[in-house]
Amino acid sequence: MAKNLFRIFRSFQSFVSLPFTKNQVAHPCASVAFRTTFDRTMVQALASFFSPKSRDFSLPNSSWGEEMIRLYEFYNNQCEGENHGGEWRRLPSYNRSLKYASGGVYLSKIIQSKARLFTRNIREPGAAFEYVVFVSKDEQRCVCVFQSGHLLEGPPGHVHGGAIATMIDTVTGSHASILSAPVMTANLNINYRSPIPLGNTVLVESCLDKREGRKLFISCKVTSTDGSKLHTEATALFLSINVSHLLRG
Ligand SMILES: CCCCCCCCCCCCCC(=O)SCCNC(=O)CCNC(=O)[C@H](O)C(C)(C)COP(=O)(O)OP(=O)(O)OC[C@H]1O[C@@H](n2cnc3c(N)ncnc32)[C@H](O)[C@@H]1OP(=O)(O)O
Repeated sequence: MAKNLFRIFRSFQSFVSLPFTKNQVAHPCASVAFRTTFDRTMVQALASFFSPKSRDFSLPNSSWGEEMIRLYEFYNNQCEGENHGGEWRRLPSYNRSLKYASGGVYLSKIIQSKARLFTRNIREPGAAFEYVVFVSKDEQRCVCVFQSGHLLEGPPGHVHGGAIATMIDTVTGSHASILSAPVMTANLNINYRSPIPLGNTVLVESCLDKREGRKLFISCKVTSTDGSKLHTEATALFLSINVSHLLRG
C-alpha cells in the first residue's frame, strides 16, 4: 500500500517538476511542444493519472483581464522553449491530482470521487481563483499571477483574507512540492498590509529561505503587479511527510 502511494506521489512530483515548454497565449489549447523524448515519455506516463479531458486551469481563458494576460505572456515568453532554456517554467494545474490513480481500498480512503482541489472547483471562469504559477529554473523562486473573482469578497469590494491565505498556501505549497513532494503545511504566518481590491490581478511570489532536513522554510509576498504596493507578507513551514501520514486520519 505504502509503495503504491509512494509511486503515485513521486509521479505527481515529476509532474509538478515537468519542464513544460512555452505555450502561446493565442493558442491556449495547443498541446505543449516537447523538448526531449524523456519529456514526451513522462507526459505519456502521466496520462494514466489524468483523463484525456483533464483541463489545465493555468492556461488563459475568456475571463482573464488584460493585466492577467499581459503578465502570463511576460513570464510565458521567458519559459523554456525549443531552442533555448528560459528562466521560468509554467506549472500546469488540474482540479484533481489523484483521481485516476488506482490503488485499491487503501487509496480510496484519500481519493474520494467527488473531491476536487479547493482552488479549482468553481465552474464559472473568473468567478473565484484564476491563477498561473511559474517556477524559476533553479527552483528557488515561484511567481504566481492571480486574478481574484467576485466570489472571493471579504470586506466590501476587497478580497477575503482567507482567500489570500489560500493563494499563499497554494503557491508556497506548490513550491515546496516541487522541492520535496509530498509535503504538508505545518505553519503559515500571515501579515495583511493593505487590502486587495476585488477583481484586481496581483503577484504572489515565493522564495525558498532555508532547508533543514524535512523542513522547508518559504517566504511569500503579495504585491500589486508593478510591485509598488505590498498587500501581504507571509512565512510558511512545510514538512516532507511519509505518504502513510495521510492514512492516519
Ligand atoms: C504532493 C501533493 C502536492 C499537491 C500540490 C498541489 C498544489 C496545491 C498546493 C496546496 C498546498 C496545500 C497544503 C495544505 O494545505 S496541507 C493541509 C494543512 N496542513 C495540515 O493539515 C498539517 C497537519 N499537521 C500535520 O499533519 C503534522 O503536524 C505535520 C505533518 C505538519 C508534522 O508532523 P510530523 O509527525 O511529520 O513531524 P513532527 O511533529 O515530528 O515534527 C517534525 C519537526 O517539525 C517541527 N514542527 C512540526 N510542526 C511545526 C509547526 N507547526 N511549527 C514549527 N515547527 C513544527 C517539529 O518541532 C519538529 O522539529 P525538530 O524537533 O525535528 O527540530
